[in-house]
Amino acid sequence: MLIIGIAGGTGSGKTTVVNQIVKQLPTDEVCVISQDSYYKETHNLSYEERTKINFDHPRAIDFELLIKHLKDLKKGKTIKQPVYSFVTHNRTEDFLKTHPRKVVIVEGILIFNNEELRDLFDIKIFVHAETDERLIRRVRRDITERGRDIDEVLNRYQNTLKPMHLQFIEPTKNFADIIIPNDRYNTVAIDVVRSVINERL
Ligand SMILES: Nc1ncnc2c1ncn2[C@@H]1O[C@H](COP(=O)(O)OP(=O)(O)O)[C@@H](O)[C@H]1O
Ligand SMILES: Nc1ccn([C@@H]2O[C@H](COP(=O)(O)O)[C@@H](O)[C@H]2O)c(=O)n1
Repeated sequence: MLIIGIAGGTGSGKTTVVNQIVKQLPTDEVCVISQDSYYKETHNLSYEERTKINFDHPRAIDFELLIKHLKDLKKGKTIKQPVYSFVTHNRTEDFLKTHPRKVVIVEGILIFNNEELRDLFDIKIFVHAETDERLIRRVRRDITERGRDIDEVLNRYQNTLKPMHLQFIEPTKNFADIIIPNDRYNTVAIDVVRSVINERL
């Protein structure tokens, strides 16, 4: 099994890069785990309280469960990946049955921040896009796909996203084996990653 970690700031294009890599592999050879699925369960909080959570701080993530699931996949076990809702800011009751595959891709903003998780990756990729580009993409995406309005996105950006990015995400670029510049669609980088995967398999 080859475990690939794909990190990078919000809006850098991690999901897009993952989809491009997945597209080039047979469906029964790859599975994807998203760090977003592992936001801590907060059923004890009201919706109002949940909107105030700092989702860009490592303590918001249930790394324990994420690491356990990755180790289970390594042992050949199928896992029940939680399904998260960006609308309710909470895990749903649903699960996504995720089977062990030859290639396991884990993507998320903070996945290189946790040492135990980081050590499980065979290949570490960091997707980079300029700050303004990421903010523009985030505004567009959160309004169209995540039920937010412009004030919510910009307030969150100023209050938590930007400082957390500088403190916990950008420094983890140093752990990367490959950095993908993604201000534009970078097909050459995807080809390089595909060759590395084929070589390592
Ligand atoms: N290279 C790119 N050029 C323009 N838009 C992009 C590019 N990569 C991603 N996007 C768009 O930016 C938004 C955020 O991308 P996404 O892959 O969801 O980022 P992340 O998973 O890192 O938050 C999406 O709407 C996506 O279509
Ligand atoms: N309820 C939530 C949970 C997380 N976020 C934001 O999602 C970002 C991480 O996801 P990407 O797909 O963009 O990598 C992170 O920056 C959180 O602020 C949210 O808005 N609401």
